[in-house]
Amino acid sequence: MYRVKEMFYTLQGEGAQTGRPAVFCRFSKCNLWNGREKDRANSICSFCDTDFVGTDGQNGGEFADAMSLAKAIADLWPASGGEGRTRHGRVRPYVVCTGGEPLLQLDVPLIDALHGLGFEVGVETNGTLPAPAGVDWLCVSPKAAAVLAVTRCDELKLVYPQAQAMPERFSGFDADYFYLSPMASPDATATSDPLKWENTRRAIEYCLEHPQWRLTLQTHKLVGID
Ligand SMILES: C[S@@+](CC[C@H](N)C(=O)[O-])C[C@H]1O[C@@H](n2cnc3c(N)ncnc32)[C@H](O)[C@@H]1O
Ligand SMILES: Nc1nc2[nH]cc(C(=O)O)c2c(=O)[nH]1
Ligand code: SF4
Ligand SMILES: [Mg+2]
Repeated sequence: MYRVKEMFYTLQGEGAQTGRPAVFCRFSKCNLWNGREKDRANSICSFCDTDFVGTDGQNGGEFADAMSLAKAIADLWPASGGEGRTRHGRVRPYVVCTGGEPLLQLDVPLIDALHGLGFEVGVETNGTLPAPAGVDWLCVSPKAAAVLAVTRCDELKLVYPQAQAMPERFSGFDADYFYLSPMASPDATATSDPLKWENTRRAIEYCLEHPQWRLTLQTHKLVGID
């Protein structure tokens, strides 16, 4: 049984895949916060901008097995199927498994079912749980002092600044890309978030001084698409 908060088709807003059309599958539950506001301050992760409690969101629900969830995801990909080509070949449909913490639920049967339907599988994780085999794009976003279980990733996307998780701790990690993502206020969706702009200024400064790191912005919030 898989528990999903919501699913929707949008553009990946963050990181190296920014701008890429994708179905987002937001799994319920997280291991670093229970999702209740009263417990936020005392949780390992205290700045989360996402509601991942329950299954009551758009296209959310309980899915009895891997194939029924994979089919529900495929149903959200545009029917035309006109993905086109690049010099690398046919463009494949893309799903981003997020949450909550997707690695509490994502398993090999679901990845296999998604691959069987032609999907490339991306994951957004806090990195504290091992990743199943077969993930095509792994994004790890470390939180506070939480110890990482994942040992390599495609992109390390660090929310900045975090007193207990500054970039120096991760600069030796086995990743292809290193991003700083300015911390936004948990409840802000608009562009007028003073905390975010102050943190953006600081992130820019850090990247300019440490060119291993690149800036990424939550572009879906900037353009208001989800
Ligand atoms: C809601 S999390 C879900 C996936 C996973 N639990 C994780 O933390 O990576 C999705 C992404 O949003 C980022 N995020 C959460 N709250 C944020 C905030 N207030 N400002 C900027 N990014 C945030 C996370 O770091 C992560 O990269
Ligand atoms: N458009 C869009 N891009 C995203 N990239 C990561 C997100 C997430 O919440 O995991 C996210 C999200 O919630 N929306
Ligand atoms: S940002 Fe990720 S790790 Fe932190 S509470 Fe939200 S879902 Fe959990
Ligand atoms: Mg988000």
